Amino acid sequence: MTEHTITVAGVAVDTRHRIGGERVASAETFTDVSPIDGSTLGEISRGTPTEAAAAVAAAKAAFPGWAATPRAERARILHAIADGVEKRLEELAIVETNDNGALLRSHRRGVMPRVAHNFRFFADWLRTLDHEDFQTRGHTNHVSWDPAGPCVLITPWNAPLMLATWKVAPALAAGNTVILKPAEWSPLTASLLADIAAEAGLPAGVLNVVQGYGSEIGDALTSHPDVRRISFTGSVPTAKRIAASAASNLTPLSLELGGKSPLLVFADADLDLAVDLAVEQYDNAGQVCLAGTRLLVEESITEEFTRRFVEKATALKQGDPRDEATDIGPNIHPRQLEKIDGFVQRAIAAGARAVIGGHCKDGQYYAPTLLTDVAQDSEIVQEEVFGPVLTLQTFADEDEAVRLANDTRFGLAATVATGDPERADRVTSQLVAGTVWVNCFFVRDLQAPFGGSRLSGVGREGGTWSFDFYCDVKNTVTAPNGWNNHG
Ligand SMILES: NC(=O)C1=CN([C@@H]2O[C@H](COP(=O)(O)OP(=O)(O)OC[C@H]3O[C@@H](n4cnc5c(N)ncnc54)[C@H](O)[C@@H]3O)[C@@H](O)[C@H]2O)C=CC1
Ligand SMILES: O=C(O)/C=C/C=C(\O)C(=O)O
Repeated sequence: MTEHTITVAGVAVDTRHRIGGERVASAETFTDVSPIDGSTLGEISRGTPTEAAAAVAAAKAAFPGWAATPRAERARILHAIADGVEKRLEELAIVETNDNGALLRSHRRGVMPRVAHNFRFFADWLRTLDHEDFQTRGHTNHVSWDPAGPCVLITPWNAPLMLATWKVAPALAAGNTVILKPAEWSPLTASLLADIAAEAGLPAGVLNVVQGYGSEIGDALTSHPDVRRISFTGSVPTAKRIAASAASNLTPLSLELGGKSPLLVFADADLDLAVDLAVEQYDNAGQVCLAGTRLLVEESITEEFTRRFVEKATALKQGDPRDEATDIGPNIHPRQLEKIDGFVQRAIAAGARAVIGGHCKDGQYYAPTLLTDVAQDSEIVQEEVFGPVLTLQTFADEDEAVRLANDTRFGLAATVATGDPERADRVTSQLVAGTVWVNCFFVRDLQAPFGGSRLSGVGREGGTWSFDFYCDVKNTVTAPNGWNNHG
């Protein structure tokens, strides 16, 4: 324990950056507050461009060694990190819940196991990278996935460790070194991950963690000429700033951004299932990029759908996310809460009706809200709220459903509830979305492409898409008679 260690629910967390294998403190700190009750968790090192440059330098220095490490050894270390995550699963879960307010039961049973899985999956995927060579007029083509170099990974607060590790794991597996910049509202599990990685034998400088405000250290990271890849999950305005900054070196970017996804409920759907799917959109207090926040319901069933939805949604238990019985926890920050309420109050002022919710509860808890009487071109239908706020619109037929579904600037996900497989085919083929679910939601497989169209992002993550992004993919063509082509 040092003066830089805080204790969160009994778990010690180092509040300093991790750069080149060392803990490094900044002169200044920022305060990390728990959304559960507004209590201060600790003072966290507040990075400056100096620490950002040091982290890139450390990643650059460590790159040749890690890139040259045989794949099998890289995979072994990634599995050891997964072992470490599993060993400390309970600690990671409790720290994350205190830091970002998401449900402890979800962290224990779903999220943290997925963190470990992220490392195992990408370690194992390395084995699939070797493709058969192929011939062109007797010449041999050999495709290889060469590591690209230092990667800057900038991550959000809604699923901090989960979203960080599905970038960190493929970047490391591919032989790159990393500078991870966690969100300032939930920085703690990134620090624990740095410890776990070091204990697992990851060499110094391969995974660096720099904390702080994006507005203060972001540019120093994203405009750095030694950075070879930038991967970001977060908001559209920040993505545009990062893209502008990366443009100075044409650094390749992967952007996973917001959404305003539709959930289409046709009259032929299993209504109980459709209602379950709709209520599920309040998960993580609505702070999920994939959430189907626009309920589009066929006119003939709207009344019954709404009745059942209200019955189910009002039975959700909102409260302390550490309580096993809680279904919805707090929103991350007073600023986020203010933003959510601003959207809702402007919608109501413009004529929307709150069927349920429409207000804050105690502290940082926003009541699950359903708004009807909303216009298609209104702010509440077009902009990402990132809180437990759904809108309900009706449609007369399939064409109108598809038109409404596609009529936003986003294209991350869509969910379709229907009992007719042919309708499912027709509708899904017309939807603009990176992921479409039929009669299900949030079924995720790391080998599937994940990302969005339009303003929802650039590129895809997952399986082969992650490796293609984090590697310099190379084709080597060798002449038929090898070295003595002219001989
Ligand atoms: N797609 C998603 O999963 C997420 C979407 N959002 C959306 O963004 C809205 C605002 O949330 P914020 O926390 O402000 O998101 P944000 O996009 O500003 O923050 C995400 C990350 O970007 C970093 N960042 C901020 N400015 C930066 C810069 N100039 N250069 C480099 N990094 C920078 C932050 O420090 C954080 O680590 C939310 O209401 C929601 O609509 C937020 C988080 C996740
Ligand atoms: O858990 C997943 O597979 C995807 C989660 C994505 C988000 O929660 C997000 O980026 O908001």
